[in-house]
Amino acid sequence: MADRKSKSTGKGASPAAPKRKAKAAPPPKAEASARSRAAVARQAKPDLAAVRTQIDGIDREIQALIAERALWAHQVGKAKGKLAAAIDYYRPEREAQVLRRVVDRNDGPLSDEVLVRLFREIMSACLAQQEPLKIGYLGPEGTFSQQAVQKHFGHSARGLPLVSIEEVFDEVAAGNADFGVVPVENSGQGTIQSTLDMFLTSPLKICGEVELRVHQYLLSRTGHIEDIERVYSHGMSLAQCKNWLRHNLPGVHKEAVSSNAEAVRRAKKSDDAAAIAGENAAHVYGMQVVAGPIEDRSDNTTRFLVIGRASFPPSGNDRTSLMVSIRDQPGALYRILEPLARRNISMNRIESRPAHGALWQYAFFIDVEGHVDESPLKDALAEIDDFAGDVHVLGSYPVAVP
Ligand SMILES: O=C(O)C(=O)C[C@]1(C(=O)O)C=C[C@@H](O)C=C1
Repeated sequence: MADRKSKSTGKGASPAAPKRKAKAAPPPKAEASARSRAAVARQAKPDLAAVRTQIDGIDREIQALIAERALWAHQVGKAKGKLAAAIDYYRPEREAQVLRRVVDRNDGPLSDEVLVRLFREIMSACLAQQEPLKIGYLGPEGTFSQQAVQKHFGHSARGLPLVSIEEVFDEVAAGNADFGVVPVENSGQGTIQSTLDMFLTSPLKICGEVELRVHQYLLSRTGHIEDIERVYSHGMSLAQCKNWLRHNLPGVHKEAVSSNAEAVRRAKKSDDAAAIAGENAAHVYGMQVVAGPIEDRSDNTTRFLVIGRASFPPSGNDRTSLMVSIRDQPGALYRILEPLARRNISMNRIESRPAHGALWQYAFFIDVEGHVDESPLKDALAEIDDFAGDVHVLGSYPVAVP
């Protein structure tokens, strides 16, 4: 395996290119790659030292390419002109496109999810060359919200743990955080009403969504299930593990607290208490895993929204969240939905919440496919606007990549 450093010729790069100039690598030939994979698979008992030499060579190439990519990403920064801060360089639509291509190219053996995670980390590190993004989330450390931040923005972003969903909105609106990540719904438990209600008055935009597979673990100081007399967790997590708790800890006292991390903090104080939280919290707080995963549904997933102060262009596969307040007249909701249906625009979700300041009036939260700057959604919205009341676009954003 050749060392890429010796391959870099510097020819053909623009004057503004990085010092160690990149020669565009030829796209890997699918056939050759399939042949070499087959050759690897045929080796019944490969020689360990020889295999490690192969891996060392590949690592050298990967490292050189990552460094080269980082230099080019820095060039992108310069191409965008002199900007004030990291947030000005962040491009969620471009990141989504890069990740979708990673998924399209993937033919194993690693899963899409694993490859996307690796590429997100690379982009996160590339962006942090300017300055790390600061992301507010519902803390403390060790919550699923923190995991959602890391999944979406990578580990080079700086997490800012905050005490409530309201505070996440406030800190982003005040400019103390670049973006915020807030939970909005769980596959089994439904909507997190407090998040939706914030949009009734907040000027912030939805800039992205994150889907996080949520695995719950029972954690305690001793690690022995027979010691447990009390279980703490966030109400949502207790609900997600209801059947497991009924079968495995019947008669044990369950108590809902403000977050899973708070539950772990309490459980850490005595041997007869336990907490339900993510496995990550066991490492953060030095607890033993008693059992897990213990969620009742194996597809237990929480969807988070990324909130920010700006809107971004289309990525090619986008979703738009709308907040609509209808006039009090017959068929008003139908007249909002009809222009969407007529244009074959899929509606992913509709939810009503009591509107602020008006008794028995409701705001409808509607998620549809498409971006507000593109037809057919743009045309449908123009038509709805004409008669239905207030249509407020909460944001158009890339559909979550796994
Ligand atoms: O393409 C860009 O606009 C970049 O800034 C580069 C890059 C990347 O590493 O690919 C980095 C950060 C942006 O959020 C999007 C992509």
